[in-house]
Amino acid sequence: MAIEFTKYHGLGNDFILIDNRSSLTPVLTPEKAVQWCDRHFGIGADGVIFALPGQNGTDYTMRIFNSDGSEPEMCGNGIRCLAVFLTELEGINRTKDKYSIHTLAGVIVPQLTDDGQVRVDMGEPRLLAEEIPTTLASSQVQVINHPLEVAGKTWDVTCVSMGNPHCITFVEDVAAVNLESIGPQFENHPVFPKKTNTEFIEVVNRNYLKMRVWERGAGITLACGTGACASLVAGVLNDKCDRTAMIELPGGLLEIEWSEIDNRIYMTGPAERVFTGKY
Ligand SMILES: N[C@@H](CCC[C@H](N)C(=O)O)C(=O)O
Repeated sequence: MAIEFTKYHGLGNDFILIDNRSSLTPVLTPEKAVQWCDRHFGIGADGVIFALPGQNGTDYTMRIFNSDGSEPEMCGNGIRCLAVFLTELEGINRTKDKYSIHTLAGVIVPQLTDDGQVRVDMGEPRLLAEEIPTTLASSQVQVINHPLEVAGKTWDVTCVSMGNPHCITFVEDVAAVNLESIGPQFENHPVFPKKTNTEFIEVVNRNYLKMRVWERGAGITLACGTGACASLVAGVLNDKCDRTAMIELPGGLLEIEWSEIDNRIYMTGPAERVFTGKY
């Protein structure tokens, strides 16, 4: 049976979106998602996102499979794409431009803005070692600027969970990082029992960071929304940046704010439809 899909991207982090509003079970298995994401033998994407019915009073549920078939808790660029997808699905009967979305990381709230971007309330960052999770420190302790041996080198890392795990390290020159070789060694390091996403950050100034990412389950991507949020938090915790900053990714710019008022992270960025099809 052919399944309809729409391809979206958020700063080049690209996803296949599926209208799954009639059931809480995704219409694709993780194995099928791997085939669909294959850039040579499939449609090609960093992941597949399902728009499912809401749960516990939310408007919708988001589930996502990474391109390797694993299921992450959250996806920042993906939830912006989902918000635009839902708006297009609801069409002229649309009554909302703000959605409450049930995810494995809790309830996330994206809102379409007047200039065509999406602003997302990403919730509060989680900082305790057991919340990441990592064994780098004892469970109730934060991991800030902590040494970690990877690929024969000691990196100073800060760990932040945005519902999904992130390991952030600050470098002099982000372009010089050999992501392809170092990324998988962070991802699969035994101190991260659920593996990790890894962000390499160059500080340009207190309101502008450059980032490259190796994503758990997807490898090198052009952008990572949760990673940009986690990196801003790591920058604040290490006194390298202010609580609002632009994050430059290979695919473009995200604005991230860590609110002093409610401790929540707000991410603003674009989401673009690329094409629709049946597969
Ligand atoms: N690209 C995403 C993150 C997707 C999930 C990630 N690969 C994981 O396994 O945690 C984003 O924009 O946040």
